[in-house]
Amino acid sequence: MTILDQILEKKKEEVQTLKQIGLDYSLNVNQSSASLYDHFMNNKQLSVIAEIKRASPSKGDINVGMEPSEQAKLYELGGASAISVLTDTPFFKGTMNDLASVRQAVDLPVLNKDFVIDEIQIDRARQAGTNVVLLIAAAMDVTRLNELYQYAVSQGIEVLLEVHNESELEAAFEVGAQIIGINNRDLKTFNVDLGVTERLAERITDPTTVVVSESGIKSREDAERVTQAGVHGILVGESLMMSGTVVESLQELQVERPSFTRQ
Ligand SMILES: O=P(O)(O)OC[C@@H](O)[C@@H](O)c1c[nH]c2ccccc12
Repeated sequence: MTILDQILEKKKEEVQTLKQIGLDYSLNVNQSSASLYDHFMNNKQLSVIAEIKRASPSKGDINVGMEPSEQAKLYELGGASAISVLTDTPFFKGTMNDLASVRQAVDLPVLNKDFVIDEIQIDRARQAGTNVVLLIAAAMDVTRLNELYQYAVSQGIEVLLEVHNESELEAAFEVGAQIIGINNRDLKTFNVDLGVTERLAERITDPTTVVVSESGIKSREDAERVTQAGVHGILVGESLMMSGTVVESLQELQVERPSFTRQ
């Protein structure tokens, strides 16, 4: 069993429990109305989604004790365009409370980073103040992907649709994803290769699609490399969580984009 399979197995149990508990997630919350899509499309610089990531299955503990609201304020100060919060507990040591406290601390769009396989997770995320959810093409077939995508949009939530290879990218096209994340990390092997962004970004020719390069970006050189591939933004976790100078590290990543729109 790959690590992704193990995570998804656990996620099914979590969803069962959520349904059994039967909380009402229909209440409206104070959400930021900022659109990630609009901001990324119009930003002259590379947009950075800075991630709150306490631990991961590939790295173990990264920064378990940090205070998410404090980290989020540093991210905002450093010019982050959005904040991603990992809320999976068994494998990443995050919680939905982490997301709620980030929501309270900053005005930026908040992305819920989790393994979404059911509508109830979108309802719960929305109530905690999420603006954007992650949907992972590798986690389900295209029919289910489309259902969850449409459901999120119907709830006023934007979707970052994550792909790692050509067939997953085809699925993203089929769904009509407006924001595509190219994960440089293979969730089955943990292998990281920025070449994945170069290979797949080339195939995204629609100038109205926002493209984000995810994982393994640690330096200004890395940011420049994926910017050359034509992406609008990057998603960075580990290197910011481990940095002693978060604001400066974040500023370094915001390189100029070669042209304002993707060619
Ligand atoms: O810590 P990194 O290498 O900067 O990566 C951040 C982010 O891309 C990564 O956490 C991630 C990308 N896709 C995911 C899916 C699930 C969990 C985590 C992820």
